[in-house]
Amino acid sequence: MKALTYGSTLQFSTSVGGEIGSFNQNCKRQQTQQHFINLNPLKLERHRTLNLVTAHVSKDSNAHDVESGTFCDSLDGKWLLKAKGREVASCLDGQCLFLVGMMGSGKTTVGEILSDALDYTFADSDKYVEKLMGGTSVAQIFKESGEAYFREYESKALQKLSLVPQQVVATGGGAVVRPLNWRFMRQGITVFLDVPLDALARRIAAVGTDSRPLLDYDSADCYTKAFTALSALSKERSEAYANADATVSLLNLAACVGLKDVLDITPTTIAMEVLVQAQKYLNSKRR
Ligand SMILES: Nc1ncnc2c1ncn2[C@@H]1O[C@H](COP(=O)(O)OP(=O)(O)O)[C@@H](O)[C@H]1O
Ligand SMILES: O=C(O)C1=C[C@@H](OP(=O)(O)O)[C@@H](O)[C@H](O)C1
Repeated sequence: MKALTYGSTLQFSTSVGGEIGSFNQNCKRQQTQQHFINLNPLKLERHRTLNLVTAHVSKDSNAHDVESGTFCDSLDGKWLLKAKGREVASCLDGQCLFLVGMMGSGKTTVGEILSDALDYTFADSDKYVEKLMGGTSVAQIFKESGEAYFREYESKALQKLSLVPQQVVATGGGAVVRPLNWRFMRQGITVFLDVPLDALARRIAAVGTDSRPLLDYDSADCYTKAFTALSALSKERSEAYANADATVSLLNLAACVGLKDVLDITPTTIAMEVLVQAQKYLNSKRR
């Protein structure tokens, strides 16, 4: 049997029903290559005791799943995310959580999971713009009216969305460049999903560029074109992304869970890290 020792770095501390449990993930692989998930028995609501002492991982097949963070997608992992969500929601006190980051960084995918964990509603600012425009797609707005026109509507959307409490908002990748948008996003807290360009280009090449007009190419080599365009945009925007209250670096997270490829990190693991970083920020503000 293999076991994974969790000791520090990713700290999922949960406070449920007045009891404190902690889930500590030690990213340092043991020399012995022994893996062991060691979770304190957690007292749950309704006096149910969840004994998360060990997750049995078979020697060959499942060890990779645990290391890759698939653990977070297990039943226990989902429970921990929900518990962490409740804890962070109480610190947020109704404030919205705005996800910022480049196209394809996972704002929508991770945002939906976060809204469930926090018991918040989910809003996608691109979808809101499309609604304001009577159902015209973002790609169509760019084509017919140009980027500047889209940016006006994006600001209107963020303004409206910032007025509604308890929302996770996936912003468009370019929302950070307008100082006005920060005024709206500062009504809540902002988390930057920092994903390496190569990974973004691979994701976008996999799904195509139809819905992303700034990257829309006919070329067969979608990866190279996307990578080039994303590099230029990222240079222009890196300072603006750095304004976010908290950052989730997928490179750091991959190193932490022992993965070579950031694309192997599951959205649930990323969502957990968003909550951890958001809570760190909220705690630092309190001091
Ligand atoms: N952690 C992840 N693992 C696997 N696929 C992902 C992950 N995050 C996002 N994706 C995929 O990448 C693409 C872009 O993600 P999306 O959430 O739409 O990004 P954004 O909203 O930032 O543009 C989608 O096809 C999505 O399914
Ligand atoms: O980076 C950008 O400038 C854009 C990102 C898109 O949103 P996603 O980040 O959700 O793809 C969308 O708002 C529009 O195509 C412009």
